[in-house]
Amino acid sequence: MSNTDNKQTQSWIHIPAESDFTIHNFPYGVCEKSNGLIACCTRLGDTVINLNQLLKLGYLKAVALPENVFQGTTLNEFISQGRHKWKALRSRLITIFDKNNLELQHNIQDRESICTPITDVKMLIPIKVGDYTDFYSSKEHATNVGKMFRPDEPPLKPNWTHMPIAYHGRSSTIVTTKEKIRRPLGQIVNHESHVPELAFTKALDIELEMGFITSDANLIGEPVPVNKAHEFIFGMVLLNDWSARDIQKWEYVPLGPFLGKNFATSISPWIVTMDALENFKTDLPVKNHTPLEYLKKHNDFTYDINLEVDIISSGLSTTIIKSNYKYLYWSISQQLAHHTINGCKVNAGDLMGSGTISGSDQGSFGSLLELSWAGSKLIKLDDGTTRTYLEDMDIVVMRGKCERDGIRIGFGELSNQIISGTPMPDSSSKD
Ligand SMILES: O=C(O)/C=C/C(=O)CC(=O)CC(=O)O
Ligand SMILES: [Ca+2]
Ligand SMILES: [Mg+2]
Repeated sequence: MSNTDNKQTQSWIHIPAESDFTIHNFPYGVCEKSNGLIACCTRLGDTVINLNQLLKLGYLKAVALPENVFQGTTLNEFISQGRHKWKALRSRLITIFDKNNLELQHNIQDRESICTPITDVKMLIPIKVGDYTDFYSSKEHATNVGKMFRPDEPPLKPNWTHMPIAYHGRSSTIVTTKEKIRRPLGQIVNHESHVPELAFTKALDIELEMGFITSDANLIGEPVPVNKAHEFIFGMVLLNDWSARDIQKWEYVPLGPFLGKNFATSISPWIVTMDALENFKTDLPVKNHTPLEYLKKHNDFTYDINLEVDIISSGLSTTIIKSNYKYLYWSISQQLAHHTINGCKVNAGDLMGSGTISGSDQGSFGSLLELSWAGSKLIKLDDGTTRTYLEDMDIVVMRGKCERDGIRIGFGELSNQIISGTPMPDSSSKD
């Protein structure tokens, strides 16, 4: 057995060889069982572990959590407990599920009430998102979009290298894996008449992103210092910021994205903690110039997370993007410090999107807008068809994985299918 195998199989729970959910991971989620019961949970291999049940049966005494912390249908209450408790629970989970630990391993009755196969549950959205902000932190993406949307101007605006730019998104339309994405209606400028009309988007796009989830970080009026920001970040998810490019292009001037983006945003159901990601820290790209003092973090870092996007069409899957989280210019600490520098309050369960993650080569561009260069190039799929933008029935699958020194963790899948739009509203209806 190789060193790698050893590191991946330290639990008494069976972990399949290629699983994202190794003993180094312990992500958090919320699942629904076939009997309708909803539970906060973690996962090892293909086994879902009910955290409320673990707590109730006395396995988490050493963590000293409030008894109702996992009784709700979201993880917000646990996230509010703060970093100290997150670390304590993680280390307790690693102990309970270690192959040399017999406490739960030998208690068949408790095991049955705590462990459920992943195939017997449906994953739900793991947090109640209070506020959702989406950054714009890939220099390559911002440059590409600038070239296409504003061809007569310098592609990167002068503010971009001085601060992490963002827009405020909409939390009401955040969905998770397996939920369908309906093609939105909106105002779109007709190519021939050059006047706007109400139509279904013909330029339905994805944005490959990751998101981080915060705890209660500050009070109104109190900035979070860049060197402390990391303490308030609970974990990360895969994020797809669905975008209707024809609606966006017409509406975004001068206030930024609105209805072209707030019809749906997907996040993966498992939140991978910052503690699990600790093994995969890496350097940030070199900055164009030194940022202002409030954005200067001592020994700042990012994470090496390999990302992939597939389109499944007629049952055949084609990988269209291979990218990496480490390409982003601004770190999560800089994003949170900038977000709060004016005293803006951040709460437990807030979601911060990274912005579309594009690298420098074509295969790493994080949107179809870039891959098809605004619809001028065809993207070939393995079923023999081509795309510029998404078609109804297409399934988009995002994955994220980290691997280093024989340690591996991953985010699982974020998979959503496109369905046709609802019929147009009937303007002749009187009531
Ligand atoms: O450059 C623009 O006008 C807009 C770019 C975006 O699509 C905004 C956005 O969602 C930010 C991002 O994902 O990087
Ligand atoms: Ca976005
Ligand atoms: Mg969105």
